[in-house]
Amino acid sequence: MIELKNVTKIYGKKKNQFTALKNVSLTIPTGASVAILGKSGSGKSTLMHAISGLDKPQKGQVIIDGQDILQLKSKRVDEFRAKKIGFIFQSFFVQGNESVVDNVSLPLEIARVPRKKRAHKINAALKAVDLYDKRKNRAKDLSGGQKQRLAIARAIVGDPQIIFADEPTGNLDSETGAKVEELLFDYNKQKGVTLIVVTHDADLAKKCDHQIIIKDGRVEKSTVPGGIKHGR
Ligand SMILES: Nc1ncnc2c1ncn2[C@@H]1O[C@H](COP(=O)(O)OP(=O)(O)OP(=O)(O)O)[C@@H](O)[C@H]1O
Repeated sequence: MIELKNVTKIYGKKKNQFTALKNVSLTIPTGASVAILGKSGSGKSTLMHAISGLDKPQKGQVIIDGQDILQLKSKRVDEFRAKKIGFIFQSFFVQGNESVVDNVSLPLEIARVPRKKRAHKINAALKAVDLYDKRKNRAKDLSGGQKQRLAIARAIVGDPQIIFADEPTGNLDSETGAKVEELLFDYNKQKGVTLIVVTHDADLAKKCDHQIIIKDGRVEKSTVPGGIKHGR
């Protein structure tokens, strides 16, 4: 389970301060698929960064499997992220000049998986997204949909417990988008991996078990039973 308790994130200093998350408390059940919705600037990315330990809120708790990750030293947070979380972020995108295999290998190197164990995991991830035939290609020579599938392979290669996907179908045509969605939901259901999707796409959001709507740095609505606990 992922639990946020009274999380407040402030950007900037003094006069330029901006509170992007205001006392946010929410719950995400293990193995659920959850859509995070909200207008541009509402705080969705800030929330994802807080949950994944990419950024440190000034206040509150981010409890994952019973551990408050805000209490961990930054090296431990990096390890935790490398082992437990897979990212499909536009900004985290592939190294174009490197091969498909090398791109998928990267998270395993960060998680210090021994070289001998990597090949098997990489091949399995590439087969899962149907990119095994392209494994020697340079990443930049793939089509848009193939790049997105490569991003999924990279996100799942380390057997994460949680997958974050930021607009995973944003730049894809509807047919390719549908395939990418299917891959993500299959993985969520088959492996019991928690899937957290940030999206503006109402249809994609509806396919998730739960929806959490963020407005002006607060949780406006959550369909997780008992999912909003109003902090004082
Ligand atoms: N490094 C920063 N310094 C100052 N303000 C920031 C910083 N990062 C984000 N913000 C502000 O925090 C608010 C929330 O930003 P965030 O990126 O979380 O929104 P979002 O909901 O993900 O938006 P979008 O859908 O456009 O990606 C915005 O008003 C933004 O301007």
